[in-house]
Amino acid sequence: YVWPSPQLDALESARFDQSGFNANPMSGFVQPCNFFLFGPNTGRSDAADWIRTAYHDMATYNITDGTGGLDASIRFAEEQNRTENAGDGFTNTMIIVNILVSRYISNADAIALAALLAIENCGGPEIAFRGGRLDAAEPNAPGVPEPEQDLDSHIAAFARQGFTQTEMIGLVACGHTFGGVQHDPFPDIVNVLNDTTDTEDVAHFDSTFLTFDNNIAKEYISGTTQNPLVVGFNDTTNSDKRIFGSDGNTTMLSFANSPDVFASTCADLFARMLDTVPSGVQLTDVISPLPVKPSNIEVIMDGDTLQLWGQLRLWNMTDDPAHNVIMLWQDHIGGTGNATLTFSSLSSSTGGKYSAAWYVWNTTEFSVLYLDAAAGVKSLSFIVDGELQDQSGLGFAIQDGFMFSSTSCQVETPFSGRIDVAVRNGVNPTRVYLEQTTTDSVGRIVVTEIDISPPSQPVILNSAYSIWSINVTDPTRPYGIGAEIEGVKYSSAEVHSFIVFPLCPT
Ligand code: HEM
Repeated sequence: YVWPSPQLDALESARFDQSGFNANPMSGFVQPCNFFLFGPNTGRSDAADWIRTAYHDMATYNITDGTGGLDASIRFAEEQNRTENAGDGFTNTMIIVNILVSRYISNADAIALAALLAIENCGGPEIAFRGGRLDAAEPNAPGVPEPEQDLDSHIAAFARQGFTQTEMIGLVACGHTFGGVQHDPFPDIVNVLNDTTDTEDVAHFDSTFLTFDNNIAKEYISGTTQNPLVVGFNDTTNSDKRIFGSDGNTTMLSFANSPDVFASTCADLFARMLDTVPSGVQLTDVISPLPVKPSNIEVIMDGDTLQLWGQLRLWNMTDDPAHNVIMLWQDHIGGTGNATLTFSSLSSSTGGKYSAAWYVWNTTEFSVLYLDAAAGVKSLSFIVDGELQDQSGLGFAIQDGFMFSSTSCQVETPFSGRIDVAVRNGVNPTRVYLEQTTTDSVGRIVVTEIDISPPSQPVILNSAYSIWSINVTDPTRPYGIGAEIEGVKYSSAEVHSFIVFPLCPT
């Protein structure tokens, strides 16, 4: 895709900046893979919770009428209270995935990303990721398989979800390479274990329950498995035994014989599981990492100076001091400028399979470039080790038609603030507004627009910009800025609450 695209930029970062500089904050909850936010030595892991949550959210899908699927309906108490969703893994997961939810990343995308991060960071294969899932407004019809059901109902349930019998065997084995069954929600399957390293009495599905590998199949085939759904004391709930054996062990044998076959089968099945969404939801293409990506770009007007903040990410590059990275910018009056960028930090992805090098505009801690306000900035391009990177001639467009002005300020009594928006003369927006991101009564993100009236008299800021102002009263609310220019809506990348601004001059 072409940068900038606010939604794809956000999804791409959440999916690929997994560890290190600018990392997705969620990764820290599955690194190391035995991490469990709700206490150590419980036998549990966030990773297992997240993968189970994605499956249970998806498992309501009905391929015939297109209802259900991965739409974050699992966040509703009504779904969590069903016996098919026994256990606290879903509440646990929703508490954490909420960190990722934004106007560009729905709860459902966050659930899918969480499962992907868990799998990729804990030994699993790379998963093709699409974004664009929408959050359900209400619970879906029940439909998650339960261990005491017979094989025919499981085959039927997976068929309803869009998976064949062979794919059912695969998906269950892929999921059950993580975690296990807890005594508390499943006392008829697991007894109290009296193990101080497993205080929630979890009987694990395989000996390497924290990571992805084919031991779930190897131990099953070799007859050494302790899987509580295969060799459990109650044969009625031995659903993995019935499912794994349902094709004469052909599929499980192929998994036991080849870690690669297991990993590639799971990569496909997990991706399909995450992409199972209600009909009408249009997912994006599979998101690939941008080779050269400006990140956290913000423009702020400070008097006569336009501040351009940000960093540059170079994909698949390591910290090699020989790299020569130059940023070029084009202004509105035919001028260009350039700066040599400085290496800052590394990040990595997919369990260390990929790394990225981050560059900053200058050597100071804050990566900011000071530009002439009148000239402004139209677009960026980069020369990396002598090669021009400009998105095939398009450049990396920078929007400097409207932005926060540093004249924005706060008033002590009554506690309130004034947000000043610098609007470039000649841009002539039909509307300029604050954007406020909140949630509706069912937890879906909504963006509210609060129009800023055009000033009755132009308020000159500098030779190229005028100020539009609005008073705001809630200090807890971060606001972004939006503008409609020639029928197209643009949003500022940055959001600010007025408390970051200095006191208004009296
Ligand atoms: C017939 C189908 C399935 C049945 C009957 C089933 C049953 C169960 C049961 C009873 C548990 C224990 C939950 C707990 O104690 O909290 C469990 C855990 C788990 N299941 Fe399944 N499952 C099925 C399919 C799947 C699939 C398709 C996946 C994912 C692809 C999956 C992923 C998981 C994971 C990761 C856990 C571990 C959770 C943890 O340790 O916190 N399951 N499953």
